[in-house]
Amino acid sequence: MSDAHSTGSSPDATHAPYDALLLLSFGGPEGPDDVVPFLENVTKGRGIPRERLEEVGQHYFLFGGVSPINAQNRALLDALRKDFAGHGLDLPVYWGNRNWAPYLTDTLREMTRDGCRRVLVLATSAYASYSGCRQYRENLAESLAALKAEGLRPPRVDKLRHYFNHPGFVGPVTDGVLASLAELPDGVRERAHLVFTTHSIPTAAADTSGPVEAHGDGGAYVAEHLDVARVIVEAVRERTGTAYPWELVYQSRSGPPQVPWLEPDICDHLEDLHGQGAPGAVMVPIGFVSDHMEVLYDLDTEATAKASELGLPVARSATVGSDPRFAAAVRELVLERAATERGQQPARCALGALGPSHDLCPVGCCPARTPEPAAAGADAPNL
Ligand SMILES: CC1=C(CCC(=O)O)c2cc3nc(cc4[nH]c(cc5[nH]c(cc1n2)c(C)c5CCC(=O)O)c(CCC(=O)O)c4C)C(CCC(=O)O)=C3C
Ligand SMILES: [Fe+2]
Repeated sequence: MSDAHSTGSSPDATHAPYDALLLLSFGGPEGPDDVVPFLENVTKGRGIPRERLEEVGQHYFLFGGVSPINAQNRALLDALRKDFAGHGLDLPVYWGNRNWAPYLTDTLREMTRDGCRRVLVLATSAYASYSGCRQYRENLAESLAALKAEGLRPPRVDKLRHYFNHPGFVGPVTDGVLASLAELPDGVRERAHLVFTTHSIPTAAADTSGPVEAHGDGGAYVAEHLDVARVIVEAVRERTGTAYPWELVYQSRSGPPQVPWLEPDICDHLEDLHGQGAPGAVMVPIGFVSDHMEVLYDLDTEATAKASELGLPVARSATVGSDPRFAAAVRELVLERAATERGQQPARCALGALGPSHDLCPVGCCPARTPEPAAAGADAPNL
């Protein structure tokens, strides 16, 4: 499948009309002095209680003030460049973040100066939702506006479709689950639960995620996570012969307690599993592309401590990170979108029941509490 697109036309033609790929991520602090300014960037105007910020700051200080997310993105950049070069795809890859250097506006300025006119964006979030999709589109719109105010003519930006159900995302996660099952002791493994986990978001944000008419309660955000969890459970069953019991749970809740967020929380869920007599669990962080603070602290530190207090054996499975299969998936998604923009109808690879997600978020998709301009959607000003 991975070579299906690269035969025929010359590499230059295959990525037209795009002249660059932009890896767009969250960003994270790289030392103790970065932590407070980073958290100020993240929470600007978002109404997160002071105590929650102090608590989250402590998570970073526990790891020397360094989030692993930037190193993970550097490794992903390397993997993408290696994969592109190995397949004759001559497309430069840039990197910019929402909340820390290299900042998105600076990267887009550099891209403008390098002559980029049409850019495809890979966000390090695989699902629909305000936080995982539209907020990145708002960041793009804001940066493009800032560059225009500087008198520059920035490129047009498009965003790759949600890739949670692409085989290049699902494959590495499935292998991670198999490796974690192997780590559990004999006698535990056979009846362990697969606990899929993702970032909790306000239920109001979940319910309005994606095209609203297409999904019920929980919106596209919950539907997409459930769909990919089913695909992974089935792939694990094919490989092990066991249909493991599984659940989708949530982590890393913030915001004021009176606002409802998606539940159950993973720590409460581990307690319930233990109460029901489950012998152990694999925590599968399907909501995250790489190991960052939500994985290192909320799962590997907090939830793992909770499990050991309960005497419940747990293992945490790997995120996709810079797996070469994910890099190959990004190449396929780039070629697919480029072909679509050239008016062709390329194959759109996806597993599960939902099928490939939309290329363009429809008007009103994943609305914000206060509407802001967003690039790269059907309502984008540059279309
Ligand atoms: C859906 C989702 C993803 C997954 C999609 C994606 O990856 O984009 C994600 C990723 C991340 N979230 C991250 C960090 C933080 N998120 C916060 C706050 C929030 N996240 C939210 C949602 C999500 N977040 C929400 C609804 C809030 C409430 C405030 C608001 O509506 O904005 C806060 C403030 C403190 C707190 O409240 O916890 C921090 C510090 C980091 C970096 C980690 C590192 O440094 O290694 C990453 C990758
Ligand atoms: Fe969206």
